[in-house]
Amino acid sequence: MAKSRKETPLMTQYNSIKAKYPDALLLFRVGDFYETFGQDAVKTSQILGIVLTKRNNGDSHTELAGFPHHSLDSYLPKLVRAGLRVAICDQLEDPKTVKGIVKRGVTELVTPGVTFNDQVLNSRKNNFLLSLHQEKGKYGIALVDISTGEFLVAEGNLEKLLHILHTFSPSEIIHQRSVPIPEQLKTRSIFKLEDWAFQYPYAYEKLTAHFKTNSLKGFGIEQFPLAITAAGAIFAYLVEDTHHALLQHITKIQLIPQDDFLMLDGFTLRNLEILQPNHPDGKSLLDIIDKTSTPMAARLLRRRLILPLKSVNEINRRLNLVEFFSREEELRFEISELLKTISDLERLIGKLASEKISPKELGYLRSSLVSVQKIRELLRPFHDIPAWIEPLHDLSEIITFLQKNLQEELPVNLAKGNVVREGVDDELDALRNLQQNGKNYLEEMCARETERTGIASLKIDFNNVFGYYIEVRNTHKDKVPQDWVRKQTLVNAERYITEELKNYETQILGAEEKISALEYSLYRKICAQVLEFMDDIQQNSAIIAQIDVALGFSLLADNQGYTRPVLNEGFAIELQEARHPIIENSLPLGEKYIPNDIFLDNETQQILMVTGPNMAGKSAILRQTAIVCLLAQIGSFVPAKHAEIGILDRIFTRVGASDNISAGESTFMVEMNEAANILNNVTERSLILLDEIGRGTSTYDGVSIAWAIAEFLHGHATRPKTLFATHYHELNEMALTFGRIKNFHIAIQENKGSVIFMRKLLPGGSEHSFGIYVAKLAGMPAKVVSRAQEILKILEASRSAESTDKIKRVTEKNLQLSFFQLDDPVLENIREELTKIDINTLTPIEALMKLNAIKKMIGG
Ligand SMILES: Nc1ncnc2c1ncn2[C@@H]1O[C@H](COP(=O)(O)OP(=O)(O)OP(=O)(O)O)[C@@H](O)[C@H]1O
Repeated sequence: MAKSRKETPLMTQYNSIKAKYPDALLLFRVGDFYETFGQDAVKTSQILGIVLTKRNNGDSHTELAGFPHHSLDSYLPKLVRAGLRVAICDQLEDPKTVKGIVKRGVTELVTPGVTFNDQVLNSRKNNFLLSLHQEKGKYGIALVDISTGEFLVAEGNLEKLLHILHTFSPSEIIHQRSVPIPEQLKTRSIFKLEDWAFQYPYAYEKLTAHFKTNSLKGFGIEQFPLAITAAGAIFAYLVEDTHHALLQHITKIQLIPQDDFLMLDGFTLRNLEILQPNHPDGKSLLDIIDKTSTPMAARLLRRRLILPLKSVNEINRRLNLVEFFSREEELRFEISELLKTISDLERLIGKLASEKISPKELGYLRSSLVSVQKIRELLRPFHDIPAWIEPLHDLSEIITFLQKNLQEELPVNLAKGNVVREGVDDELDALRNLQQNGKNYLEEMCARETERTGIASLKIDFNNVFGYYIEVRNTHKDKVPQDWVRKQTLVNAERYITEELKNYETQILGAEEKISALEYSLYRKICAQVLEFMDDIQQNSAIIAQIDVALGFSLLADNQGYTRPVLNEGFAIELQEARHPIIENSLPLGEKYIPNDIFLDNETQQILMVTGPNMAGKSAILRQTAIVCLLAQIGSFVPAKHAEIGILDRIFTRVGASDNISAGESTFMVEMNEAANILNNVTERSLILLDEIGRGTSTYDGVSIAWAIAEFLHGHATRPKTLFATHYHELNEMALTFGRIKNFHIAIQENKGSVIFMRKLLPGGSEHSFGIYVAKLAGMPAKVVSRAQEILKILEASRSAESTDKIKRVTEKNLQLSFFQLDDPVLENIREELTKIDINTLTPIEALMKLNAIKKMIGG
């Protein structure tokens, strides 16, 4: 048995609290410091770069690392960003009033997905906590951003779950301890909750109690029990585990609709560089199009970008607003100046509700509301606006209230005081008066007493031992009046106190404490009053975000020459002079992006087989087509001279041999997995980009797979629109046989062994890849380049023209490969039977009987 060890009482208290938070790093308040012990101390010192020391603990030692309590704001984010959950343990009593050990307890658990801390949060990004509940292969999902109050739920299969993961990128996931978590989620920050947190009745009760409703019908989620269960676990986690009980800013729970959005999978998001560039110094699509001023709008834009709409009407409502701002330039200028003065209303309300708002922040809320009010006034004369967005609420009442109650300049720290305005509270005014006028009062008293006693050298002063006193030099001792009480005798002087001075002292010394207690309670009252307007402020914040996004889009359109797209319910994509928004912004000075036209539909031109030399711009064409459609469906103008787009419901992109070594899978395997996923999920409104699919294996395998995929997509009942970039010129043969496959190439000009890239997409296939030329451009040794040219010549000569002919023959055969060409004798009989039938005289009954006879022939 281990020898029992002696601990100090402080460490015993520490250990008992730490035992309740084994997964968290415990910041233990001791006096003016937050201390960490043992393994927590080792981690803390490494992450924060602070000194690791040892502390005596009874008959042993433990590691210790600590920092002053006022450094919490700067150190906490570093710990949380390092992926740690941090429990903040505070002193729950005033040490001065307690004998022995102070009572301590955890007052907040900050985790990657649950925080209000501005240093941990990114203002242009939501910070979601995802709760996952699973039953029989179905998932209930709930997401909360506690900093903004957004609360979303969904229910569905694994694909839906993965889509939500890619879309909302939660910082933390909670799930039921006893249920295994899907493989795809394992790399995330995960916290396991006990089974009781994932019970439907508990969840239902918690949610209805929070929203003060009888049922969840009003939120449209009643029929999603798994989602409700997941949402209930969020409450358990927030309230029980992380001590966030003040959640009144979460005012609704919203269903993420199943079918309202264009689906973009994780690969497509990455490949099109929608949120993140593929190179560290590159730009994402979001970087290019984000011209918003407010953090709420930045977050809304991000959300819209990954959840593009499918409703033509909804998209047009958004486009109308963009067009409106492009038309009304003067108004746009005035509003955009005001938007710059609006703070993060959504997060300020979150802080207000959770009682974490500082006076300075409340001041920001006030000035933001003033700007919102001005925008409201500016928009009022425009009668079209209400058809596109909800009108802004009138908040003049709460603005006036805040102006009347709060000082102009406000401190960060409430304890600094001077938060509440004069005239709000009589007692506060009197106390402040006393504090400020104390000096005058003493001077006045001093003058009065001098006159009364005739002691010219009389002075009034203060020390910490005796408080206020009147000092009289010994020479004037005899003039001291009866009512003065002697306090102290010095060598040359005597010190006295009077009734009046004593009263003054009690008042002035208590005033400071009273002022701060009064200000504290008045501040809480002011906050509570603002909270009464929470719904309207939250709604205004959401409307401002929409205005800001639309206004930003109109600025973008004007700066970059974008035009309003035409959306329709058809199946064609017709783009004139379309451009790639990211590439056109990253070209070297003086180089111009060359626009291109694209036409795709389900009837005549379903698959474009795009060939062209390396570096010609094939990928650019593919991606710009998808990006233009995507921008149109989020309600933005687009980089094209004209765009008509039949609504898309999915964009798939796959790039051959994308490097995925870090995931430990064969690159080719990944490529095939992803291609298989496309083939199994296409719809008639899908747009598919296949960029050199098949190149991850040998040429023959690659050509065969690429050919078979193109053939499959062409033959698929949904006829998904596809852009196929390839170096396999053999694929150009397909257009001869498959009517909706069209060949295009990207033009180049050859001039005495060098190549000029024209960047123009033209009809017809191309002959060469110019890979060797590109290798030469890249600085490959001349010897290697010339040898490669020799080998290419030999290979091209030996590549029998027969091979492509063969594919053609097989294809043609496949196409005609019908019932009647099979050699089976039974089928031969059927053929005979069928040819004997005279359709013109056959009655329906006879037809049925014939069919039955034929069925019998094949044993049916
Ligand atoms: N239309 C265009 N106008 C101007 N520059 C362009 C255009 N298209 C592409 N480029 C430039 O050419 C570069 C190469 O384009 P891209 O990657 O699309 O070529 P690719 O044909 O797919 O090449 P590879 O076959 O080697 O993958 C781009 O990074 C861009 O700088």
